[in-house]
Amino acid sequence: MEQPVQTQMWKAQTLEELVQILHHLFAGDKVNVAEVQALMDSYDSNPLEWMQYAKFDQYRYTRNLVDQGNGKFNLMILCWGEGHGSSIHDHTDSHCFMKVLQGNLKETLFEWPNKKGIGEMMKKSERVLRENQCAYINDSIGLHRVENTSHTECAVSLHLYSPPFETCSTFDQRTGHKQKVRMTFYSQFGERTPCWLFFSFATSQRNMGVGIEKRKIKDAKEND
Ligand SMILES: N[C@@H](CS(=O)O)C(=O)O
Ligand SMILES: [Fe+2]
Repeated sequence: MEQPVQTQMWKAQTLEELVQILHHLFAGDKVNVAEVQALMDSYDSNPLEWMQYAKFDQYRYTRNLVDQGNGKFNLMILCWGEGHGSSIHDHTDSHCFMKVLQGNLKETLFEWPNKKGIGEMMKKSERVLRENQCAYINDSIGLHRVENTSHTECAVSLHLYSPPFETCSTFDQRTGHKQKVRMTFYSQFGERTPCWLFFSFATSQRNMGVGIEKRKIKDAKEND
């Protein structure tokens, strides 16, 4: 008979402690989604602990690697300037936890497009995630787009993906057309990704996080 899943309540006092407990929770083969979400929720954002990773770009949101989780997960800090947003995208069959560290982020959920990928994509719901809130999504829940709709405040979020992935699909809101994109890091462990590596990624394929994909919301609405 299957054992009921034990969910322990953790409290992470610092970002370092959060990383340590995450290593413990991801040591085995199974992921207890509720437990990880509660742990990420429990961390009270302290900018002094994460600002070394928070590197912004003028034009698009950035992805900054914090920890590689022994190959089990990637933990990263995303920096969203005013009006920055992501395209509608999937999460490559991984778990995705997303905690707001600063500011507010609007998350819009979409249905998967129909098989032929034609026609306007169906919006399922939208919500605003506020500081310290932690959300969860995976491909069976649907697709999403994340936006910092503020014109005056930037936003910062902490994302955990398990297993880690390097490519995902983005979707055109108007047609449902799907495109595979590579995801890269603007910085790793607090250091800017070397320019030559960064540009070779950015020019080789369409790119999420440090590339072409991020547009101001105004452009996204016009072009999607
Ligand atoms: N999943 C996106 C960020 S978000 O828009 O959820 C990424 O990893 O770049
Ligand atoms: Fe996402």
